[in-house]
Amino acid sequence: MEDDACKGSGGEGIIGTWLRKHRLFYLGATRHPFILNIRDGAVDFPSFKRWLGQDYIFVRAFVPFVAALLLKAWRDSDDQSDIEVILGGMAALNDEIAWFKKEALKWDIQLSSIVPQKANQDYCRFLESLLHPDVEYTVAITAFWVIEAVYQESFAHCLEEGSGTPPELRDTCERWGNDDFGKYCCSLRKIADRQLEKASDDVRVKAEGTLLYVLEHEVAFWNMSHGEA
Ligand SMILES: Cc1ncc(CN)c(N)n1
Repeated sequence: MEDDACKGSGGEGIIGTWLRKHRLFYLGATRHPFILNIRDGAVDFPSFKRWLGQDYIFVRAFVPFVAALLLKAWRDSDDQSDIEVILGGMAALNDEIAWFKKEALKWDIQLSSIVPQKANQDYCRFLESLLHPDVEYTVAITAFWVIEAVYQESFAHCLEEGSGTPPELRDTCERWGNDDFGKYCCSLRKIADRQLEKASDDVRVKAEGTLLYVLEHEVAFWNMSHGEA
């Protein structure tokens, strides 16, 4: 991509090639109307609250995925530092859960009464399918990177100069759009690229397919905000 945030952290890599090849899909997830509306100050607050409640459920389901990824890294990675990067991601999820609880109070949302919508259930089921020990570390780390990167790129867009993000939503945008989260996403991408370089063609094809599935699920997830389940 022209404005590749991870440039300088080592070549275009396989992921860079895929991002160019699937640019429109990637933009569909990172420049979704929900995000553009936040950035333009045009978001309606019921949509935002719908997204917030559904994302809390998603993040809870994301924890076992990351736990399984840790096991895969421990089993299959030849670089010990992968574990530390993924553990950092787990710690960020712990903070995220606490943050959702705080935000729910602020927006008067009863988290215990949120019913997961179909797109959320489908996405969580997809995550669950990646827990299986037969799913390769390379495929799972590629999924992890893109799941995190979509939020990072989306919310960072709402913080760029000239954006009209409402002050009440800046905290949300900063949660995922901040520079440290950006650096963490670049570390994940580097790991995924390293794994992909040495993977068989078969595993690479699976990882590319997984990346596209994640993008589809992310778009469906944003769509829930305007009531399309
Ligand atoms: C749907 C979704 N995708 C990604 C993230 C970032 N952890 C999230 N909270 N929710």
